[in-house]
Amino acid sequence: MNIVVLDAATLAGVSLDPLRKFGTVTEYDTTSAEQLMSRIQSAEVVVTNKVVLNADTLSQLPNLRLICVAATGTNNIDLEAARAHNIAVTNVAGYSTPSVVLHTFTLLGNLMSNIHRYAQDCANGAWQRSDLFCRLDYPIHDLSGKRFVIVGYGNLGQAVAKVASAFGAEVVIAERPGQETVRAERVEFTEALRSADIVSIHCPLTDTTRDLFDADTLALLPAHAILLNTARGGIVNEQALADVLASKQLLGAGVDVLSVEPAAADNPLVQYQGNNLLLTPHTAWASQESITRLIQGIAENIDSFLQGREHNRLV
Ligand SMILES: NC(=O)C1=CN([C@@H]2O[C@H](COP(=O)(O)OP(=O)(O)OC[C@H]3O[C@@H](n4cnc5c(N)ncnc54)[C@H](O)[C@@H]3O)[C@@H](O)[C@H]2O)C=CC1
Ligand SMILES: O=C(O)C(=O)CO
Repeated sequence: MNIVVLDAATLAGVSLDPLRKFGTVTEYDTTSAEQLMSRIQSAEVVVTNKVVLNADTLSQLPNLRLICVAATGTNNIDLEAARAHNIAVTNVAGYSTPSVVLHTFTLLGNLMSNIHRYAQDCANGAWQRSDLFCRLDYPIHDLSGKRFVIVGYGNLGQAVAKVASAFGAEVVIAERPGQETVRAERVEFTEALRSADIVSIHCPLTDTTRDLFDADTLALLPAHAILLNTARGGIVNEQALADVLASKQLLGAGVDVLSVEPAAADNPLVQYQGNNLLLTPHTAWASQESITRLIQGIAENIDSFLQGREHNRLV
């Protein structure tokens, strides 16, 4: 089989050997929109982490049998177009759970204890000049006893909820927005947000979740709340978030994902200067262990596809 890997550089040098038993593997570190068609014209399997495969592209690939998304989120693939052209699509569910959970609580812990600001003060000499044994310039908060709202209660939402509970937080699972019937053990979306101390987003980016956290939704959050988005850019409106952070209508935000990646220089969250925002460059997933599991997962997906099994199949 002819297997083409479009953005191998995202796999950070971990060997693609597990894929080689299925055929010839052609690796490209990165692939631009202009380079895409010529590279996948004769591919039977395409492996992509974030290169976009849209309806127009998928309509021109008669040889393509399988798209292996080298990620959990699949918003870069037009799944309907893939279905229409009889192209199977797989993702890898759960490969990055330990890494995303650690990243989520690292963002939160920094924001709640102002670690980034205290560390800066050690580096710039403020502690050395201090009269006290410690410095207490910035407030520090406990996670224990806080209301921790999860939006998107799948693999990652459930894993984050477990750790939040272990910290002594009260976990609240938000019902999907706009749902008239609220399922057992869930709280209506706007009610959950109004009483939140922390909101952590773990749903996919879809037409329904795009701009889910716009100015109106963000206005529901109490001013002492912290918002975490390790899911996808586009779920939180970036200008609206920058505005509530600047006006102190929100205590803080931890953001790992933006609507356009790599970040655009004029992105409102890149431009934002306040220290109540922690922005990371889409690294929540990227532990070495996750990447090893990811490549193994892709190999299992190809194997399952060839055996006619539906493992990790979205289409
Ligand atoms: N920043 C990073 O490095 C990473 C980000 N992700 C993102 O995290 C997302 C979630 O991953 P998993 O938990 O593994 O996926 P999952 O499919 O197990 O869980 C997603 C959950 O969101 C729920 N959901 C869907 N639409 C919703 C809506 N409108 N409102 C509320 N909930 C909704 C689903 O019912 C499901 O329970 C992925 O789609 C991906 O975009 C995943 C891995 C790494
Ligand atoms: O797995 C995912 O969905 C990621 O965003 C990492 O590429």
